[in-house]
Amino acid sequence: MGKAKYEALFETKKAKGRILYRLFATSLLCGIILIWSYRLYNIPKPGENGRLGWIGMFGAELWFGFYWLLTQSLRWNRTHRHTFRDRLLQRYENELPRVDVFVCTADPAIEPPIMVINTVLSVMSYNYPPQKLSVYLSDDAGSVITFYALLEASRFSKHWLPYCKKFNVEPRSPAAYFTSLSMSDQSDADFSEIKRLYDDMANRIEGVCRAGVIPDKAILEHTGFSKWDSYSSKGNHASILQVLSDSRDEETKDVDGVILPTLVYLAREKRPQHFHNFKAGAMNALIRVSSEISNGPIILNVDCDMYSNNSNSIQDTLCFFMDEEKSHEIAFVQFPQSFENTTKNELYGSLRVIDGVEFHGMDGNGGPLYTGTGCFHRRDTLCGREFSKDARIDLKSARPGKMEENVHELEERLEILASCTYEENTQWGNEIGLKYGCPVEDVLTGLTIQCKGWKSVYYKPERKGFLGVTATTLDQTLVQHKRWSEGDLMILFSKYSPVWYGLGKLNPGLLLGYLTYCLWSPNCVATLYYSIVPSLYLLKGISLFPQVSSKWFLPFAYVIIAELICSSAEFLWSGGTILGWWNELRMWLYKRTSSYIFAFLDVMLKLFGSSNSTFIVTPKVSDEDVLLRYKQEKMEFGNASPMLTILSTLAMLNLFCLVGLVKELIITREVGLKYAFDTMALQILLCGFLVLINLPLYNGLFFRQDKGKIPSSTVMRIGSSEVWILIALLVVAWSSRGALGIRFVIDREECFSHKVEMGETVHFSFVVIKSEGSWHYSEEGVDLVVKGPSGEQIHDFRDKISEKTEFVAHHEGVYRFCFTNKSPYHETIDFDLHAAHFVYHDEHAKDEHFKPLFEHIGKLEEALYNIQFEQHWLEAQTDRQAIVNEGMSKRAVYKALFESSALICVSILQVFLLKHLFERKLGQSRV
Ligand SMILES: O=c1ccn([C@@H]2O[C@H](COP(=O)(O)OP(=O)(O)O[C@H]3O[C@H](CO)[C@@H](O)[C@H](O)[C@H]3O)[C@@H](O)[C@H]2O)c(=O)[nH]1
Ligand SMILES: [Mn+2]
Repeated sequence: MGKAKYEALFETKKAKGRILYRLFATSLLCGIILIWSYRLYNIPKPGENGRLGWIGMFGAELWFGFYWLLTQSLRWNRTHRHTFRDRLLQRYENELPRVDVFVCTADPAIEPPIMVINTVLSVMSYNYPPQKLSVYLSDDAGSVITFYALLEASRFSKHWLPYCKKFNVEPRSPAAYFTSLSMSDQSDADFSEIKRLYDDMANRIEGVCRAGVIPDKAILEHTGFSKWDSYSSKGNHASILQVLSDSRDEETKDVDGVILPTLVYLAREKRPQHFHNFKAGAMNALIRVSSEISNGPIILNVDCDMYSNNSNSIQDTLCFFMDEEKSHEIAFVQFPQSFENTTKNELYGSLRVIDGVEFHGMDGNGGPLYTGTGCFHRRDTLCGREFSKDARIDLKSARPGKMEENVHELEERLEILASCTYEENTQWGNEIGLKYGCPVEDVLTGLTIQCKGWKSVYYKPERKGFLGVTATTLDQTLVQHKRWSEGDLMILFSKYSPVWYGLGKLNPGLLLGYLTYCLWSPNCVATLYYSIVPSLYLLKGISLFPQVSSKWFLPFAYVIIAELICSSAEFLWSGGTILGWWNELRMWLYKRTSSYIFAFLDVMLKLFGSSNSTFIVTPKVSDEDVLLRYKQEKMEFGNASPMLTILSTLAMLNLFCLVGLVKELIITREVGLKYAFDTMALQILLCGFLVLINLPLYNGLFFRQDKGKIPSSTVMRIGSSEVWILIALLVVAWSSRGALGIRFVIDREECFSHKVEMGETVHFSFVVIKSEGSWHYSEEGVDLVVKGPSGEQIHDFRDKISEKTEFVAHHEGVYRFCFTNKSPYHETIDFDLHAAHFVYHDEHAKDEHFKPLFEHIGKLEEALYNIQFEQHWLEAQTDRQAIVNEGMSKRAVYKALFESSALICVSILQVFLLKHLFERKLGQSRV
């Protein structure tokens, strides 16, 4: 064998179509550069409309372009791996290394023990010599019920493992196996027997979970339960170590007389005064304890919900670790994170593109991240070993021999390794083991391993290696992504930042790849900007994109269409559906405008020394009705949360803007339809896209009645106070184009007509801004006569420089406003008129609860219009003052300034008063 032609244990192939992709990416880059140039060369001059907005757009597009460039590092160099198991077995069948499997669990309430032991059983039954396999369960809750379940599992394994071997079962998680079968598969006697054993066990475990106590009979059968005598709570208990079966023992055999793998339960010590470092702390305790029991040179780490779906994964992995020529540089082999409970169109997004595209790209540059589960490590590299050319894996590392001590003595001795104080004054969590201080301990640990010169491997076999449980509500997904994006950004600012620590140590492409993930959360700024500002400018009628007829339109159109096609192709290519891609887009937006904002802010706060990150464990169970809605792909908004408030507010803002635009286009016909599309097509599309993608959210806000809708407290929060005032104020203030009033020059006489409905309140005002020839200044005013539809006189003002008043129209019809100028000069007059009757119809809301809300919003809108009217009048006055004061004393200028600030104060005060008024009223009307 040795002298014969060397046959590699694995091969690495470059992905197909790379040249084509690179050409495409280059063309996209040209488009992006053109967009940047367009922005740069067309910045509005100071004083021109939309200058600030434009500069912001430029900033956002610079960011998006830069970020897009980073993501190219994940696509440029994709590779795929393939293993040759038969060669491995041929050469090494009798020299296979020991493998230790670490399973982590943290909370029996949201990670049910029955799920945990299914994972444990699946990894115990790998297609691998059992005397070389050890399984360790770390229980961060120290739950006696989880221990009980594990005990049951160790008994069941005596039947399950031979059954798996005999029938070559796949997958080897019993629960998953049973549900994967159809009725016709379930006939033979062996099957009925194993199924009965499993069901009995499951019933016992579920019974104990429900009751919350262990039956006396079980306690009598196993001395291990006595270790819970001193247990006081999840966060306060001594180390509990139990070796349930030890493959060194001749007695631990299955029903066919074959040795069973080693099975160990560990609950490390927890004390309130000692920080436990979440999963990283648990893993490090396992590394130490296992080193004294089995000391396998290979460690597989899985989360408790990730069962093994492929019994050959260990053999596959060993192909990477045992190849004679290429293995010496490989530190870990990462499998993709796939999920068992996904629905067809993945409402809450997926890791599809990361798994199907990006990690292959990382692999081409030196290897993927360590993502915490489904990952095989070399024990020595996980413990901090530096890279050296001859660092081949030591397959013959000695297994700690069976000492003279009995199992109780062994447990007692090793429990010290899992105590709170063991790590004090050591390099654990720093130079040794998984790194502490980061919510994504996995990514950080993988990064530092790669910085030491090691490579990693991404292996995505045909049959998935592991299947886990993904979040089933919007809230859970957002919380999880907050943790991930926060952790990734923390890495960027940490001592181990890919930028300053990784520079020179990592392959540049890999460094950029890490940056892509580290910079997830800062994306929130540009995305927020893009989902607010263009919509607001749309209402204001200011275009922020090139006209359709302009040549600059082309790069925009190209980049948008090409990106959409590319992202959908990648998604479909990775096995998704078109609707799934649309859902992914929505989640892309939601993550960036909620999880990432909070993550970003938290990291910023942390940089300045406050705030602490926690690890919120993702629940793996849900109520029946939640599960049903999940399967129907109905968005589950769940509990009220600040993230949900932000998402709803943004959705409402865009709806407001779109409705405002439609109103203007169709009802008031102020701007022509064609003109609007010519000048603002992209802005309209963007706003329309945002509304379209938010449809499930509007549905949850207004129409849905089930428990998964947006909770009424969030609706109220959005409806009642700050947020609405903010939206309304923004929208009204923005949509005003100062065009409410008219400025005209009057020679002798000038009349205006306005059609008014009965009962409407007509506000009007005028200011004589200036007389012809600025050197001339007269105190002479103008006359204004207001007449009703039948000629009756309503107001008669004589010699006024300015006036502001209102009346209620008692008749429907045309009202006339006639100005007369008696002075010999032309005068410029600012005239403002505004008639309104605010009624809020039921059509706005089907729900009775919303009626009062909309009435208040109506009143608020009216009030805001009045403020605006007032503002206009004051502005006109200020203009007049400014002109009057030209060349006169500066005092008057100050007065104008003073007036302006007074105006602002008055506006704020009004808003404040209104808000309080409504809050009280809403308080009364709330049901
Ligand atoms: O104090 C803790 C907290 C969590 N866990 C375990 O860590 C795993 C991951 O927790 P989960 O809530 O499922 O987080 P996910 O976001 O799904 O996990 C991904 O992201 C984590 C980092 O944020 C990694 O640790 C995980 O391995 C990776 O699968 C679970 O098995 C938990 O039981 C502990 O053991 N102790
Ligand atoms: Mn998980």
